[in-house]
Amino acid sequence: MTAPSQSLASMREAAPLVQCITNYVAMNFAANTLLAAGAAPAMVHDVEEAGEFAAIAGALTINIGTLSPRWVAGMIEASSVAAKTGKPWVLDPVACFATGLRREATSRLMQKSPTIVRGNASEILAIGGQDSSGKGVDAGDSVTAAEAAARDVAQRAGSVVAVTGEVDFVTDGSRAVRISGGSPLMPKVTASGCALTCLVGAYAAAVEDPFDATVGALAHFAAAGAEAAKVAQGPGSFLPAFLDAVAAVTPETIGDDRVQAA
Ligand SMILES: Nc1ncnc2c1ncn2[C@@H]1O[C@H](COP(=O)(O)OP(=O)(O)O)[C@@H](O)[C@H]1O
Ligand SMILES: Cc1ncsc1CCOP(=O)(O)O
Ligand SMILES: [Mg+2]
Repeated sequence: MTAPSQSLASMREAAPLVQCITNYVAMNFAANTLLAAGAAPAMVHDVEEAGEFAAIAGALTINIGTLSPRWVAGMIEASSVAAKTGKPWVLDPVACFATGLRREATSRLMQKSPTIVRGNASEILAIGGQDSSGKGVDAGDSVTAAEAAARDVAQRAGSVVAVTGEVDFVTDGSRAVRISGGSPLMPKVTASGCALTCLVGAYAAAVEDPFDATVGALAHFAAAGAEAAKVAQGPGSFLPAFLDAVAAVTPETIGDDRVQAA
């Protein structure tokens, strides 16, 4: 497998353009995260232009956090173009179990064969058809409880599936790893998962194997979160420290050994 250190070097070298269809809460933080990491974000979601833009972006990310029917149309258009043109695309199924609109959008988007699905444990359990204890956008289940669902979704959809939490889990249905690091302050800052999904897009644009790309992005977040926690006093000071740390991570400090076979 390509080590995170090598994937980080490839991502920085490519400085990929990433089309992010993300939510109102996440837009600013996610764009700043990509800039800090060395990628080029563009938040382009409307149905009138989302498909056209997908044809020029290096990768596409779709997040259903603040949904409306018009946004869903943009998501379907963009993911169709990505699938047709062979561009990697990443789905973040925020609170996909919570309402009919979210369940329907997630089911339609899963039919467009996302290259990668990145969610918290409750979201991945729900996509796997199991009961989950999610509290809106926040996970109520452990990563361990969602590992079997992740393997099942990966096999059925042909996607790489990443379940994040205290220790992350990534599988493509045959390979699987766990990634440690980060900080308990990360879920206390809104949209850290959404920003991570956009970073997964940046790695997927630059690293050929989507499994390795996903592991690289998660290791980058784990390294940055651990560094930021050393200087943060709480969620408020964690946020700017985290952005600085995302920029400061290098192939030497990303920590290839935080990735362990599962
Ligand atoms: N308790 C924790 N300890 C360390 N890192 C965490 C913890 N909870 C979440 N993270 C990290 O925060 C980031 C966002 O993950 P998560 O909170 O699961 O997503 P979401 O915001 O979509 O619910 C990931 O990089 C994950 O590894
Ligand atoms: C609070 C909130 N409400 C709708 S989307 C959103 C952000 C969710 O961010 P994350 O999934 O990274 O916790
Ligand atoms: Mg989320």
